[in-house]
Amino acid sequence: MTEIVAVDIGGTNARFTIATVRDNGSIDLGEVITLATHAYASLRSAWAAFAARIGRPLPKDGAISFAGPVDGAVLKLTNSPWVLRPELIPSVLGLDRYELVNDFGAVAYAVTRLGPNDMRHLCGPDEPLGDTGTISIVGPGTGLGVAQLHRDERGVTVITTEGGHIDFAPLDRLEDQMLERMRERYRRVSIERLVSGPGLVNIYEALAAVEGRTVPLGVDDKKLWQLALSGSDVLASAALDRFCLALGSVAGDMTLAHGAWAGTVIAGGVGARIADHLPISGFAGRYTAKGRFEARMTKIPVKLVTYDQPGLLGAAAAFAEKHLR
Ligand SMILES: Nc1ncnc2c1ncn2[C@@H]1O[C@H](COP(=O)(O)OP(=O)(O)OP(=O)(O)O)[C@@H](O)[C@H]1O
Repeated sequence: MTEIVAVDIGGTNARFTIATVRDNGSIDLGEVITLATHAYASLRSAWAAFAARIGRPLPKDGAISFAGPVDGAVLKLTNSPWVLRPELIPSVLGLDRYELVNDFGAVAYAVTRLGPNDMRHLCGPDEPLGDTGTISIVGPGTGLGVAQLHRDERGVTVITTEGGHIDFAPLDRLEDQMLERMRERYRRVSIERLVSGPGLVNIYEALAAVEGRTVPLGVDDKKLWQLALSGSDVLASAALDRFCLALGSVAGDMTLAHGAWAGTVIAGGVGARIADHLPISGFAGRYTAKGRFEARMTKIPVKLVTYDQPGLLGAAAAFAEKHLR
């Protein structure tokens, strides 16, 4: 049995726990303690605050999920003054071994550990994800995360990508019109301009413009999500329907590009929020509408992550994969 300090560092919160990797390889997470990043000067002081809450010496193994690229000498957290220098992590945090992964990469690692109760079936055959081969993970949150998970006899490989920045491809007349409107604001309209938390606002404003309606510009995205999910505003509901269509299209595109015949997984904070809406939306129709590949697309299981701490579980899974295999 190995204990690991696992932390999931986002722009707003850092979530800490002690993860236990059992001898059979399974991972349990302990109590999750959430600290506001802005309340601490650095990861080191948040780490110390977590240690004080735990009340015993922390394990010497660490798994860190970080909301930003993890391939430089100095890592800067978006929307926070925290800076990480991977070289100094062992001495500063008192660790013998550690693993550092990008936050969406952690979600991909988490997929290797999630059971049927941690995911909801969306479309395709109602069977588990393939345990070998390639899986696409697509997660709308503050942006649009895209990762590729590959498993074979050599183990697990996770490739994080910048798939959220590919071009938005309209598929019907209304999307043509939405693209035209969005192009007035953005030189190039990437798929993340629609399929992300803030993307709902862009869709809403574009639909309003198409209908010739005046809506206040720059409406708060969280409020708009509430309106859309409650169904209390016609245009916000229409924007949510369009969001689900665009998510279906891009999830299918990523699956084709990755050759992800073992499955497609929808994750991200927004994914979880639309868990009840996605199955009754046009998502599945758009996911499979890939011309000559339509029949093949219907054979791929598509799931939605409902597990609440994929970042922590995934960080611990990445550590286990690297150090405990
Ligand atoms: N009630 C809500 N609270 C916060 N965000 C919401 C809410 N409803 C919808 N959203 C949308 O979800 C987006 C945040 O997504 P998510 O929860 O995945 O965050 P994230 O990308 O994981 O970032 P972080 O964990 O660093 O906060 C926001 O940009 C917002 O548009």
